[in-house]
Amino acid sequence: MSGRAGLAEARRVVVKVGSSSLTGDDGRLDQDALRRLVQVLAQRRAAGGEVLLVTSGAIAAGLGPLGMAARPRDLATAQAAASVGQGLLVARYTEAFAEHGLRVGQVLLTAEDTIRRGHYRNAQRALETLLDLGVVPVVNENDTVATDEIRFGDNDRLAALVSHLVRADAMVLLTDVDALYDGPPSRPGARRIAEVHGPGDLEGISVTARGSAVGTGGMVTKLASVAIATGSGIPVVLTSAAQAERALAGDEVGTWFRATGRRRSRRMLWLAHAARTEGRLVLDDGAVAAVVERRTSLLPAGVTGVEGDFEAGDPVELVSTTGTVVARGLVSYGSAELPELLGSSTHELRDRLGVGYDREVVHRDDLVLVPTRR
Ligand SMILES: Nc1ncnc2c1ncn2[C@@H]1O[C@H](COP(=O)(O)OP(=O)(O)O)[C@@H](O)[C@H]1O
Ligand SMILES: N[C@@H](CCC(=O)OP(=O)(O)O)C(=O)O
Repeated sequence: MSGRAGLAEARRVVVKVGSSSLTGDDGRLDQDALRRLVQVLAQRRAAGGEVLLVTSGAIAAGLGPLGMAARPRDLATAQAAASVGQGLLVARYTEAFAEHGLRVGQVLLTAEDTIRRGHYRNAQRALETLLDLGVVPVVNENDTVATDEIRFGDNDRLAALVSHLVRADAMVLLTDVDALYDGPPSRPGARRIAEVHGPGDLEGISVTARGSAVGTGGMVTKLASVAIATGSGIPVVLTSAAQAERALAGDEVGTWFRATGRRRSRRMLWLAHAARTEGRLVLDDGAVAAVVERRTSLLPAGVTGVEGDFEAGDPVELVSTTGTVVARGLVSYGSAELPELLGSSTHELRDRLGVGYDREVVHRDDLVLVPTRR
């Protein structure tokens, strides 16, 4: 899709709505807000478009029935609230979509379900089948089984992974602010950013991870989500739920993020955004330059330190001596055998340890760069 006007005709759109857009001042689910959103999505369906909804709000929906005044801070109680609230949330969507003659199908996913081999095909098939049957998939993170390590906690990045999984033509992120601003919108003089052409346009923009009282991750997780989607060829509109209709029509509302990359392989996407890496390799400055600027493989000579406990094939972070993460990669050696290889050239290693020890620590095909925001 070249420009935002194309959104009006986009065949398949993933719409993500945050807790902040679905709750009232008391932090509880706002049924009218939910129905207004459903009306917009139903219109889209009536016009022939496919819609997948990624919705937060399970925790918020669980607060009332459990007599809780605010979002719980500890994971177990938040999971319990989500468990109680998810059923209610989907019941509300079922009712609201039924008013427009539409059915919904609940899909609970962890991030890993969308990218890990053996999992993602199931998720893909289930979502495609729902769409074929004319059902609106209503997706949320599977809060009760998502453990701390693999859990996103916000739905922003999950929405981007779902967009990739179903090859969406565009993603719409709906929140409680009408756009990305050049600083926190509460700051006087903060200006709306209408369009972002690539990561360079985000330099100097100040975003906070503090969300609203009910949301998680603030603008930080939204920009991470935008990076996943745009970097794999999917443009994004970020705006408020109140502007959903205009956003879907391709009007000049919110912030339009152009697609910057082409569709990536699932493996590379997993590597770039895997919720968990098993360790870290510390690179000297020469190795950072080789990997980042010349896009070469990482050789043992450029590694100065090994942290963590990992096996050959595991995802690890590549960090500079100052601790900045510059890339992620699948490592070819386990953490037990790496230390004795460090600092040596591949020739020396072959002479000393034999053929097979002259390979890269991380092959360039198994590397993804992590953009560093300066
Ligand atoms: N530069 C920025 N531009 C816009 N909003 C920002 C920015 N920095 C932080 N925010 C905050 O991000 C919040 C949205 O995040 P969050 O509460 O997690 O939403 P949701 O529940 O929709 O996922 C907004 O309320 C806003 O205050
Ligand atoms: N899965 C959780 C999402 C938590 C959350 O706050 O997400 P978001 O509002 O998108 O930042 C829920 O449904 O409550």
